[in-house]
Amino acid sequence: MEKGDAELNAAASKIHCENICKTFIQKNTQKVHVLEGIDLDVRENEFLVLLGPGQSGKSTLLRILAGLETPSSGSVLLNNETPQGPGPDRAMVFQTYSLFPWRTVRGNVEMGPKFKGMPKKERRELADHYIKLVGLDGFQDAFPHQLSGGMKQRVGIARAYVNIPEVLLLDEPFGQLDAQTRYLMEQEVVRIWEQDKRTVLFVTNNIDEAIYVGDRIVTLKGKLPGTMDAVYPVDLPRPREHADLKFLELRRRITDATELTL
Ligand SMILES: Nc1ncnc2c1ncn2[C@@H]1O[C@H](COP(=O)(O)OP(=O)(O)OP(=O)(O)O)[C@@H](O)[C@H]1O
Repeated sequence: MEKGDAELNAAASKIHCENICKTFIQKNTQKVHVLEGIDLDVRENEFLVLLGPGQSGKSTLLRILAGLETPSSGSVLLNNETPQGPGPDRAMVFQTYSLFPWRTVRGNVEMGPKFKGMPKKERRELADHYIKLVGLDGFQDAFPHQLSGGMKQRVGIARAYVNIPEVLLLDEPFGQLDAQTRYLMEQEVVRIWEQDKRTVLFVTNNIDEAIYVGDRIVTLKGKLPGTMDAVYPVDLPRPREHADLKFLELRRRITDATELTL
């Protein structure tokens, strides 16, 4: 394994995962062993990519970090403490957008602050700030069915940001987009993060996407149970160029070391 992060330890990490294993029980009897021995440290405001093939447990790991699942064994620390279930300190963005179709863009984005009891004027200002940050100024009153896939995912990102989470968990957020829009959104997610830095965990099965967005890439091995394979620091200036020689070199190294081809 290529470490590259030996200096990291629990105390210095924003997120620290130690020996996480996860087994689901299906149909009351059948055990599905999904994750095995995951050790992971994420630095504050780092953009970390979890890269792996389908069925390597990536989403399950993200859901454990979100507090939506509990590990069967092992531990997760956030700021050196064990988080108790989901919390506003972590926000998730899903591949399937998960917007409320009967609410406008603004209505979707201001849901979180509304639940927290934030007064209307304040939450509207906050929502509009993040709608603008994600490039949707002017679309505040549009409904999800009036938006393209990329625009819907911009709403998803604004909706996550508006709760001012410390950690953003993005689960294959661009998996449903066409290649052109996906490329544009990769640029956008980096631009947004550079303007308002958070600790990001970004799940993908796409090597180019991983290299384009990540500060570091952690590869997971499938098939189940998913295990950690290697860590690749991405030492390339931003904005990155897909045709850059170093980009291509890293791409080749990851392609050679994994079963991923794209
Ligand atoms: N709640 C659950 N109950 C039972 N089994 C589950 C549950 N969640 C996940 N699994 C099992 O874990 C497997 C791996 O799921 P996961 O979505 O974490 O992998 P993944 O690497 O994100 O895959 P993909 O890229 O295909 O989405 C699933 O195929 C399923 O068998």
